[in-house]
Formats: sequence, structure tokens, C-alpha cells
Amino acid sequence: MGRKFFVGGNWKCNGTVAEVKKIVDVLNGADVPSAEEVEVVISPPFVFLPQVKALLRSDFAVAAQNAWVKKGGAYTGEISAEMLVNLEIPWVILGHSERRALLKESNEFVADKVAYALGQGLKVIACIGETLEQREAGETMTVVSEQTKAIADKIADWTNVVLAYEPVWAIGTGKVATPAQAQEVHNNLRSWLVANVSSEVAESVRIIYGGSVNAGNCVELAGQPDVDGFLVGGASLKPEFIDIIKSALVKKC
Ligand SMILES: O=C(CO)COP(=O)(O)O
Repeated sequence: MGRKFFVGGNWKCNGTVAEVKKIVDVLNGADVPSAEEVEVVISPPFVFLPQVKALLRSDFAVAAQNAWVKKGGAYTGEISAEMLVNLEIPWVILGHSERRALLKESNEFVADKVAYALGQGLKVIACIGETLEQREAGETMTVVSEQTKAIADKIADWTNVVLAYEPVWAIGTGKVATPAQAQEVHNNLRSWLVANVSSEVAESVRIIYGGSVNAGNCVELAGQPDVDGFLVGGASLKPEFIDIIKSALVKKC
């Protein structure tokens, strides 16, 4: 097996130069499992990416929170995948539910972004997840498999993809999915990948969970066999993010 535990910190639209320095200082001083045991990726807003990249310890990587769907040009306000590559930013988060909901990014648009970013050599954290209404209507698997299918239809190689299952009802709400709820969806996603992509991809792709992860709930979630890590929002701005990184050690038990 050997899926390396993955912990991403999505800072969303937060931070000042001084706050960024403070968070990076905490990360740089932390005693965490080695890069063999956990892959840590920090995702500040675009404007802070060069600052974070310059200051951050070398065993942690950085990610952008978005990228334009094709080659740059006359797209005011957008940031292209080529620019991220030029700045040596290795990762990008795509399809976050906040962008899907607020900026009306469709499954197809997100999939086009994933395909384009991969084609430029970026590694992608691709986000999927259902709303509360969809969960209550029993549509969770339909929704997440449609989101995943849109991506699967447009990419041939999953090596540089991490799939982030982030139920919308759990994001920023303090209402975390139970370990059983997360495990069920992750396991179903793996079965979907077996049936629709390949058993090799199903076995090797990391499926991480996001939505109100904190120091208090991360260990139990990390203990689930199909939870390969986390995408953390609010808690990634706080020192407790270190404890979340350390939950990687649960996999060794
Ligand atoms: O959206 C998320 C990470 O991308 C999760 O956010 P919270 O951890 O703040 O719920």
C-alpha cells in the first residue's frame, strides 16, 4: 500500500504579512514526523506565496488555492498555472466548495482546471463534497462520484492528484464528519475508482478529509483505513495544526 499521509493547510482568504510570519515561525519551530511519514503542504493566499515559500522549512511544500483554467493572457485577476510553475509552487488546490458555490465553478470547469494544471506539471489537491441537503436526500455518493467522474474523464494519470473529500456541511461549521461517515465515503470513492479508473489508482491515490478538523478529532479520523490525511482550514492558522500533522503517526500503530 504505502499511501503517504498528507496534511494540507488551506489558509483561505486570511492573513497579513505579520501574521504569515508568525504562523511560519510556529511551523518552522515544530517537531513533527519526518517527510518520509507525512507530506505537509501549506496554502496561503496568492499574494503571500513568495513570502511563505522563502521562509518555510524545506520539508514542507506550498500550494496555491486556485489557478486559471488555461494558458494565461487577457484574464484580469486570474493567476495561471504557468506562473505557479515559474515561481516553483508545486501544488494547487482546485475545486474547493467555496469556489464551486460562490464562484459557480461547475464540475466540468473544475475538471478542465485539474487537467490543465497537471499538464503544466503542477500537483493537484482536487476537492469534492456534498451539501447538507444532498446528504439528507441520500445523494452523497451520486454527487461525489459525478464530481470525480468529471475529473476522471479528463485526466489519464492520477500520480499527482490528491482527492480531498470535504463535505460542505462540515466546512467552517465545527460540525465534523464522524470517523465512520468519513470512512464510508472514502471507501466508496475507492470502490468507485476501482470500477471506473483502475484498481492501481484506487489503491494508490490519497483521499484526504476536510471539514472542521482540529487537534481534538484528528487522531480518530486518521485511524480510519481510507483516510489518508487532511485538508485543514481554520485550525491550519493556529498552533494546533502541528498536532494535526502529528496524527500521521496513528498510521504506524
Ligand atoms: O475547507 C476546508 C479546507 O479546505 C476546511 O475548513 P475548516 O477546517 O475551517 O472547516
